[in-house]
Amino acid sequence: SYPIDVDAIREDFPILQRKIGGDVTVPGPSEDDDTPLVYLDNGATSQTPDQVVDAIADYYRTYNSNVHRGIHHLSQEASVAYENAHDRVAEFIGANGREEVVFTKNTTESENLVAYAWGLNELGPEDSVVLTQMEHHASLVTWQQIGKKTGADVRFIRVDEEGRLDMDHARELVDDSTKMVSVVHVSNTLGTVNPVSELADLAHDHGAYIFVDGAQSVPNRPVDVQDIDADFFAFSGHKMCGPTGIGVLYGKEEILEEMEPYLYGGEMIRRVSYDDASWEDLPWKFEAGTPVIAQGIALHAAIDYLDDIGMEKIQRHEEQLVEYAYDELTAFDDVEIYGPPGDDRGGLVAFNLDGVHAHDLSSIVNDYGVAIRAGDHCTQPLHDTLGVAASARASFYLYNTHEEIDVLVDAVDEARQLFG
Ligand SMILES: Cc1ncc(COP(=O)(O)O)c(CN[C@@H](CS)C(=O)O)c1O
Repeated sequence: SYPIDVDAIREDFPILQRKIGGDVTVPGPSEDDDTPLVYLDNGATSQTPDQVVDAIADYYRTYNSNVHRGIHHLSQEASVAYENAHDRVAEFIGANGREEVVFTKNTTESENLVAYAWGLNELGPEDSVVLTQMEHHASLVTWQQIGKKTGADVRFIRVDEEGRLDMDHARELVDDSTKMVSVVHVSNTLGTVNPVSELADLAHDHGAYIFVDGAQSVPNRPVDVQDIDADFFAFSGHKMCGPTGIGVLYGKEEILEEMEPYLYGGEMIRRVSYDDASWEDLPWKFEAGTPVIAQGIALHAAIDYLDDIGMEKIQRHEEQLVEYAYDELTAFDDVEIYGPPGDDRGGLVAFNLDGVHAHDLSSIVNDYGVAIRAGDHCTQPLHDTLGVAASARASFYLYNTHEEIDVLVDAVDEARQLFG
């Protein structure tokens, strides 16, 4: 039995009733779709419940307006809703308030905002930035390129054979030259849940900031940024039942206060002359131009939806599924799963089937209606470290079931027979 009512939840996601297999050049259901969809690619993006779709439609239908500019009625309604969305996000992640919550386009932009608005101004050749070998390109490439521009040394904490961080190596790499530690909370490839509080303490012991990439944690488990003591924390709305086009950068108020803006323009200014300009209060200083209004309102609805079910229960549900998937897939000795054991990881498994390239495997399971990801999952250096060109990945969420994992396992077996 599940800790959540999966059947009732699935009713909120009409897309989960879809059949696939027809003409992909025509979006949406077509009469020659004949295979029930099994959606197991939630690490890439989650599906969107009616409650969130309705919130977007309601906004555009009844109070669409630009924010913080007009004083007319609609603009005030939209502005209040947009500002309340910041308050709701702050409450959800344990931030002090809207001043610590910047809306961006996605996790990637949140990483770039800090790398450019802080990193470019504060880092130099005598400094270091410490990442991990399992970082997503959103942080890895960003800090790598900032290192090239500033001369800062970019270091990578080793991953051990079980896909866990080598904390002895972390303590070796983080030293008094370190100004930033940037670490993924839950790896989108290994499923490893990193000891981010311990890494925050290590960073702070050396006077460094810590940036936690929460793209695969905030959607799937309770997160409290003050418990972690993160200086920066980022995640995306589209992985947590929200729309694409919105990400969140959490930052401690005193740090954001000191930081220069990243993008200039309207909204983010207080006073402009031909010679200079002054900036708006937080978080608006970092939200230049017309912001992600509909997306912010929809993210508010997504958080209400998830909170109503309960993040602890969602985490427990995913833990049940991932342990089952791990056990069922590794029942065969020709399947290798990367990362820690099934009872100690986030809700995803990246794996390979001997003799079958991940792309071929994902294509075959797709014939059975199963949507999984294949490739490097934006962690190419990690795949190089693992010694594999690519992997297949199944990632679970609150609406998935054991029966769907059985369809995946059977489809993998079809591939085994085909290529065996
Ligand atoms: C750990 C981690 N960090 C950052 C990102 C980037 O999120 P964006 O919303 O695309 O900016 C992602 C998104 N990972 C997707 C797309 S590569 C996956 O299939 O795993 C992530 O998993």
